[in-house]
Amino acid sequence: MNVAPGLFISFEGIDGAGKSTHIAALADAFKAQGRAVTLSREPGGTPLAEKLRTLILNDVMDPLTEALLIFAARRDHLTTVIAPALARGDVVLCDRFTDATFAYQGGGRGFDLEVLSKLELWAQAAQGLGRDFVHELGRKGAAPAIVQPDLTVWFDLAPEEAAQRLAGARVPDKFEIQPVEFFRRVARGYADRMAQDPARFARIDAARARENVWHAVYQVFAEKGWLP
Ligand SMILES: Nc1ncnc2c1ncn2[C@@H]1O[C@H](COP(=O)(O)OP(=O)(O)O)[C@@H](O)[C@H]1O
Ligand SMILES: Cc1cn([C@H]2C[C@H](O)[C@@H](COP(=O)(O)OP(=O)(O)O)O2)c(=O)[nH]c1=O
Repeated sequence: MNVAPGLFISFEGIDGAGKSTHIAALADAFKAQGRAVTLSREPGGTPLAEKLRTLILNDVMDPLTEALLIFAARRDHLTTVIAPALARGDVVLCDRFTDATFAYQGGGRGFDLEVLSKLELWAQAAQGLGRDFVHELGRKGAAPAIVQPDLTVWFDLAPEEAAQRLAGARVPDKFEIQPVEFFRRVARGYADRMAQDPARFARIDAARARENVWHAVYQVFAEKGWLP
């Protein structure tokens, strides 16, 4: 049995909020503590899910098709990467997870939240993820029916500021070309998700200089006793 239980941490926020900047630094901080780290992202994280990512980020499709592909990618990611990593006791740092679906497809696109909740129950069912994994989940308390991150770090930034940061930084995908109003709805989607499960979330004010944001992020992990 592993000494420390696996940790599943997701990072969320509108495009350009500054997530990617801090995920690699957190990985280094955990490795410095002797923890094995699995870095991943959604949509993606497996060969199949990365193929689906290319479709999701580039092809025009109806909202249900988009949601189904996102959850299909998520199930593959969960079964082949996340659950085995957590069963080994790894720290899994994932650039986006299901809150992004509620924020972008639910908030941004206005897709039916009840349908998303049903897909979440199916795609994230702990059943079928293996005995080692269910045992590992059980070490943290009663094993839940569905897999959710232990912590979700939400980088909260005004859409206008995120757009300014992204201007010229990279070639925009299907979501990044959306107008500011879309990202206002995405941000409201994140706020609604946090309101439903506040204990899982840490909201970071991302409108500050990079080193101040890093300090705030690190503080969250230190307060949980996960980093010194
Ligand atoms: N605190 C900050 N202040 C100003 N610019 C930032 C800050 N954090 C990140 N950036 C820059 O903003 C852009 C988007 O950051 P990135 O980490 O890629 O965001 P995300 O992964 O959330 O889309 C990058 O060009 C990055 O260098
Ligand atoms: C995980 C997920 C991402 N997305 C969108 C948000 C982002 O615009 C895009 C890819 O996210 P991301 O990897 O953060 O983009 P980048 O590599 O450009 O930093 O996919 C959804 O719409 N729904 C989802 O469930």
